[in-house]
Amino acid sequence: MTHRSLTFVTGNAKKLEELRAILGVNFPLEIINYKLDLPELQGEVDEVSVKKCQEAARRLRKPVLVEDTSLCFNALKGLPGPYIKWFLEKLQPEGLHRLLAGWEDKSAEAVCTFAYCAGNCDDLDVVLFQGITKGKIVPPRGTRDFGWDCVFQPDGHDKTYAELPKSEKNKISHRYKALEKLRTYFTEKKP
Ligand SMILES: O=c1nc[nH]c2c1ncn2[C@H]1C[C@H](O)[C@@H](COP(=O)(O)OP(=O)(O)OP(=O)(O)O)O1
Ligand SMILES: [Mg+2]
Repeated sequence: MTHRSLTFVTGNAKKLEELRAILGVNFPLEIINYKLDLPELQGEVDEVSVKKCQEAARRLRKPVLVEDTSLCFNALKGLPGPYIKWFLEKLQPEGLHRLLAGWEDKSAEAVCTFAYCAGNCDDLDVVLFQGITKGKIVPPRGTRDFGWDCVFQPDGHDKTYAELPKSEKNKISHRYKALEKLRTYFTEKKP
């Protein structure tokens, strides 16, 4: 039996940790990590993911998986969206909450988009798997070990992602929802 593998290209160790925890041991493909912070072109969420994936496939020339995470503020018509990394770096979590000071609407969507490319020669077709978790932006609470987790409070919970145990976040998160779609695709797909 051949064991197919899939290379997850990301510069973010926390994403890899969650992917491994969520997919668990029963996922049919072996996940290999390739640590690389790929360039990200501007555009809408899907576009950013597709281009990031094609760039990974061009560089590695084998089946690749990438992931792009957006945090979309409804009051700001979806911004910062795919640019959240730069907003977070400059403003810190406190500043993300302060961005919404002028708006009553604090609602937001965490969007995770996995992009897969089989990486065969010139065929750079990309398949997307997206998961969305709705919530609101609150003043920071909880651990600071992963991005904007401390300012995102998912709907139906009184804790931020950062206050929830990892195992709880991984049952409701944007990343979990996207990975369930990915799991279905690779589990049902014919060899
Ligand atoms: O579940 C999450 N909870 C909190 N923060 C998160 C989460 N997932 C991504 N993040 C942060 C990382 C980065 O500041 C931005 C997304 O940017 P994004 O380009 O997708 O991530 P990245 O550059 O760190 O890794 P990669 O090499 O896969 O592009 O949001
Ligand atoms: Mg990135």
